[in-house]
Order: sequence, then structure tokens, then C-alpha cells
Amino acid sequence: MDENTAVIQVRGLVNQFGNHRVHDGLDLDVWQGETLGLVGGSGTGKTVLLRTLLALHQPTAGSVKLMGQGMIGVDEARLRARRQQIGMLFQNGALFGGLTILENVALPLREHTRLSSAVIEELALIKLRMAGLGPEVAGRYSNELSGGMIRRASLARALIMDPALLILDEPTAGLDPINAAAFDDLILELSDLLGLTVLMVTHDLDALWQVTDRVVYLGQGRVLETGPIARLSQSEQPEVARYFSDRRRPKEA
Ligand SMILES: Nc1ncnc2c1ncn2[C@@H]1O[C@H](COP(=O)(O)OP(=O)(O)OP(=O)(O)O)[C@@H](O)[C@H]1O
Repeated sequence: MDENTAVIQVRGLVNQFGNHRVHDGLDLDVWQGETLGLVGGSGTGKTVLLRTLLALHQPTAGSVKLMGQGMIGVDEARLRARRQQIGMLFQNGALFGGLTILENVALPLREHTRLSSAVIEELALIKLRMAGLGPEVAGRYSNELSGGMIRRASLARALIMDPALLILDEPTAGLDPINAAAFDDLILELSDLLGLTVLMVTHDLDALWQVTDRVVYLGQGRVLETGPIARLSQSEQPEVARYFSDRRRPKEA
């Protein structure tokens, strides 16, 4: 895929719950290698969009392609194979409390490959290290780790299958500003190093300035405006302008 290849392509997406139309003909392209921030007011359908992309939610209408492959009307076995190519980090990390950190990170490899335990362990330790966690963390459980460490372990697990696409749902929510900034740095560093395409839902203005190449504003059921954060934050569209003026001002970008 080259730079003009859409890693994510959404066309005419409609999601309706009863009388409530959340998405109303939404089109979206996420380009190879870019880091895209997805923003919008509460209830504008950011999470529903992520769930639709991953075929965890069946839309009312429209088409979704990830890396050129359709995600709608596809059988569960194919979907599972396609989801393996995507790294996902959901809100609050979602690690299994009964497994050690190493077991959590290694789980997708255990489920989807026939690699030996020794190789799986080695790969999981490498991914932990990439996420900034040393081997001393491997045998611990999530309730023994700080919020920032849990987020890093979740990122290690999201990267374990060497995905080309990383989808993050509010990755720094609940972290203090120092840990949030350190996590933003990590995402930036790894996306550059690994050539990842990143789609990130966030309300964190600092993250938008620090990490994203482009931001998409979701409103009125579709993409209301898109562009670099420097432009979007100066938008003349009242709804977009209000969203940004309601949030704290960023430090110097
Ligand atoms: N399964 C469902 N059944 C009915 N309504 C739903 C369902 N899932 C989502 N919705 C509705 O869809 C709308 C969009 O929800 P969504 O969680 O995607 O918003 P969001 O943009 O992620 O919001 P926030 O920024 O507050 O997390 C909301 O009004 C929500 O109540």
C-alpha cells in the first residue's frame, strides 16, 4: 500500500437506534501511515464508529473496508482473521485480571499461532519493552500496576500481532498529565518506528497537538470538518469552534 491508500474506508455509513440516527451517511478515509484524531461532542457516535469498523456492531447501512477488505456481511471466522491484523486499545485497558501481564500480552499469540511457549514469551517481553515496561512487570497482575503501566501493557498487547493499524479509544483518559504526555510520546515514537496507521479517539487537546497529523470532527451524523489540529482549532464552523473553545487551551505545539 502507498501513501494514498486508504487503510480505513467508510462510505455512506448509517447507524440508527430506534428513532435516533447517530450516523447519517458518514464518509471517512484514513490514509496509510497517518495518525488521525477522532473528536466530537459526547454522544456523536465515536465509539459506535469504532465498533462498526471492527464489525462488533452491524450498521443500518453503508460500507466499511479495512486494508481493502470488507467488514460488513462477512462470516465470523474471516472477521476474526481480519481483526488480528488490527491493534486495539479500548478504554481502561481491558486486561484480564486473572492473568499475569506477560500472559495478557502473549494471549493473542497463544490463541492465533502455533509458536512455542519460549518464543511467545520472548516476543511478549520484547513488546513489553517497546511499551516501556521491563521484565520485572511480566509476572505481576494488573491490580498491582499503576494506571500508566496498565495502559502500556495494553499497548504491548495491542502490538503483539505486529498490526499495521492501531485503533485507540481514549488512550490517556484518566491518566494524570505527566503520564498522559509520556503515553502520547510513546504512541508517536512507536507509530514512527513501526510505520503504523493510527486512529485515535480522544478528548485530550494536548494529545491532538502532540500526536496527530490530522483530526476529524464528527458532528450531525457525519464528518463535519477535517484538517490538522492547528486549522481545526481555529474553525469558523460554530459547532467545531465551540468544541475547541470549551476545552483547555493547549501548551505551545
Ligand atoms: N446499543 C445501543 N443501543 C442504543 N443506543 C446506542 C447503542 N450504542 C450507542 N447508542 C447511542 O449512540 C449514541 C452515540 O454513542 P457513542 O458511545 O458512540 O458516543 P461517543 O461519541 O463515543 O460519546 P462519548 O464521547 O461520550 O464517549 C449515543 O446517543 C448512545 O446512547
